[in-house]
Amino acid sequence: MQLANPHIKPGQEDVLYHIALGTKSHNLQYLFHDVKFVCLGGSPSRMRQFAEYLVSVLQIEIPSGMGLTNIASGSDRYVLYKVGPVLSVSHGMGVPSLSIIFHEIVKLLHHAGCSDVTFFRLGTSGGLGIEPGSLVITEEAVDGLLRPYMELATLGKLVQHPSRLDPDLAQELLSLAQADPACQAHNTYLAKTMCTLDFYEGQARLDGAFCDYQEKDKMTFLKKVHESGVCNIEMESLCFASYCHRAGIRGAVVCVTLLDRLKGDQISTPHDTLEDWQRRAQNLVASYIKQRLKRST
Ligand SMILES: O=P(O)(O)O[C@@H]1C[C@H](O)[C@@H](CO)O1
Ligand SMILES: O=c1cc[nH]c(=O)[nH]1
Repeated sequence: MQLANPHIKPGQEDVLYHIALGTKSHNLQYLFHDVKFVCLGGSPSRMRQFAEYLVSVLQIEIPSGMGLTNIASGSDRYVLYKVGPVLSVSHGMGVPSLSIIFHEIVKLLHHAGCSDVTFFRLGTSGGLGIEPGSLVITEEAVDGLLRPYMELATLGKLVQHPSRLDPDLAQELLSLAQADPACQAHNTYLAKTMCTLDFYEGQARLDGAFCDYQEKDKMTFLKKVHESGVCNIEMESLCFASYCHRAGIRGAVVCVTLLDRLKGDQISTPHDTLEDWQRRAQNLVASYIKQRLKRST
């Protein structure tokens, strides 16, 4: 894992502040040299649950009495679990939060001497014109203006970073979902994902604390977005995709849809059902990882 940053020099201390790790305080190579997959998702408890699930799917031995340890517990910003060659990491909500953890995980992998690492975002989203509980594998991430790049204000100028994802990885995941009986209870789509800076007005909701538009304006916008090929809306794919592209990392975004935004704004499905749906993305990515590890042994 190479860094596209000449300011980070070998031998100099590098502090990964938000995950409470560092090159002087920890032997990163010893701890992380074997990492081949990084799975990111918004919620700390979802990523712990995913780590627990991986322990059973990949049949990883955890030393008795140890349990799974949150390696980033020295900071209360994110959680980080290691299950064999997989990291399960929370990224919080929205692009700024994902951006910070992405930088620090890429630096961690660089200092650890890792190579050929694949990244996944396992998320939730609002669907457009598809039944709730469906999975969407992102073909292309676009911003709230339907542009396929992340615009970042850097040194007082807007810099555009293309949000390209690996088409082969997305296709492999789709084929796996289509072949897997566990995935046949729901639909899986390969489509564009719109990434917004906000959950309420950014996603054309009428139920925020503020709203200066009407139902018909909302529907005109959402229909236009849907007609452009977007099947779901969330808040991190643009940054995830553009950083994967910048770092030369194979990456995929797999999100479950919690509702159909053409039919409403509120997520009123019972919590247990939402948890079941969230496991759909986890099952698909865990099956993919299991298959890849099997192929490499
Ligand atoms: O990974 P998660 O499920 O947190 O992602 C989506 C996008 C926002 O972060 C959040 C909004 O509810 O859910
Ligand atoms: O509608 C939704 C649901 C989950 N996450 C989002 O960003 N939007």
